[in-house]
Amino acid sequence: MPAMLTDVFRGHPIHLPHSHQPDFTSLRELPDSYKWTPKDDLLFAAAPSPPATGENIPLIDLDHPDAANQIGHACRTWGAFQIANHGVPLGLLQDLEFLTGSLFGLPVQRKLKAARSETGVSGYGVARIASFFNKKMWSEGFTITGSPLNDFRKLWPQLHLNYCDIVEEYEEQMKKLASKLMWLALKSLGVSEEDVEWASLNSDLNWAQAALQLNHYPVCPEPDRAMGLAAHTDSTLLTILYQNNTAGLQVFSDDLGWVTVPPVPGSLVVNVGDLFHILSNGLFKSVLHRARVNQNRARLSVAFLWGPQSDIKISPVPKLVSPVELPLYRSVTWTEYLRTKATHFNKALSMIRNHREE
Ligand SMILES: C=C1C[C@]23C[C@H]1CC[C@H]2[C@@]12CCC[C@@](C)(C(=O)O1)[C@H]2[C@@H]3C(=O)O
Ligand SMILES: O=C(O)CCC(=O)C(=O)O
Ligand SMILES: [Fe+2]
Repeated sequence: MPAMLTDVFRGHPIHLPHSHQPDFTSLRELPDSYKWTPKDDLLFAAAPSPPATGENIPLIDLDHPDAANQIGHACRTWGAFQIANHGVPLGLLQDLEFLTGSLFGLPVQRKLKAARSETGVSGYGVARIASFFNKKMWSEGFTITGSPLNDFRKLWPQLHLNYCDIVEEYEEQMKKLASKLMWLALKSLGVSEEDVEWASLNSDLNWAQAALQLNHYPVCPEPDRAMGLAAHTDSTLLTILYQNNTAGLQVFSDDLGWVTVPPVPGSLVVNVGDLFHILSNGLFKSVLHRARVNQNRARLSVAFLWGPQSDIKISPVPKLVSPVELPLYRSVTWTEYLRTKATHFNKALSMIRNHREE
């Protein structure tokens, strides 16, 4: 049995100086500890100049005959795209949004009954990356990996089984969708199943594992100075994000700066994570993204963070490596990578990079 995601931070506890959430709804002014400046995050104010060119990540119809090439192109340029006709039932997305709203709507005391422990992955708390920043983020999160049963029972003594069913059904759908997307992207590079045997499409998909990250960004008195979720890349192969009908997600483009991804009802946002960047020998871009907040509407999002089981070594596909050069990265398992990220955050990728011998 390979180590599971549940155990990944066992030897890497985080001590968040302020892990207890304030009651956001009672704050009429933004406390100083929530006021971000470019000093707190180098790219905080990186806005496009001139602003608003209208360029954005593509919306790709998965039923389109050219979907594979469109996905490949989006992975190489933006590292993100939205998808329509993804096959996930609308009713399930609505149930998931209802669950998320209901969870964060619980009294703080109840949510804290399912608080994430310092060495754990699952449960209620601030995002793990919070420990790398001096300022607090205007959000609360709930992470699920493995069965949510124990945590959900604490949150909803009566209704937990219904909510478990929604999570299980959603994860089932996401698992299939994620592997389909990965293969569409790889095929656009001429990579076939013999080249990446561990990810064979014919398997039961049990070579993969995942976490669900539920996020809540309450309305904020001073949104321009606050940060919902600070800029980061995901450690995943792929992440599939559901956002409610409220803007806030931004992706970083070297040319344009921060670009807001508009919510498109019924669609899902997909982004390339660090492991897919490694697997593609740097061809696919692990996109820097963040979440901003606003003054009028609470925002909800659910990220499906998807990667391989912990006994699988990820390394650049040999076909994508030039015969006269080293692969761009050494091989790593997801567990090793998550631990590197837990210590070195945005330096993690460069730490596993192969450097050419002079
Ligand atoms: C499987 C994962 C992936 C994690 C760690 C672990 C569980 C929670 C994920 C997130 C979710 C929020 C952003 C992020 C950056 C964070 O702080 O926690 C993610 C992180 C990663 O992608 O590195
Ligand atoms: O809320 C969002 O739009 C982004 C969430 C995210 O990046 C994450 O959970 O990893
Ligand atoms: Fe993310």
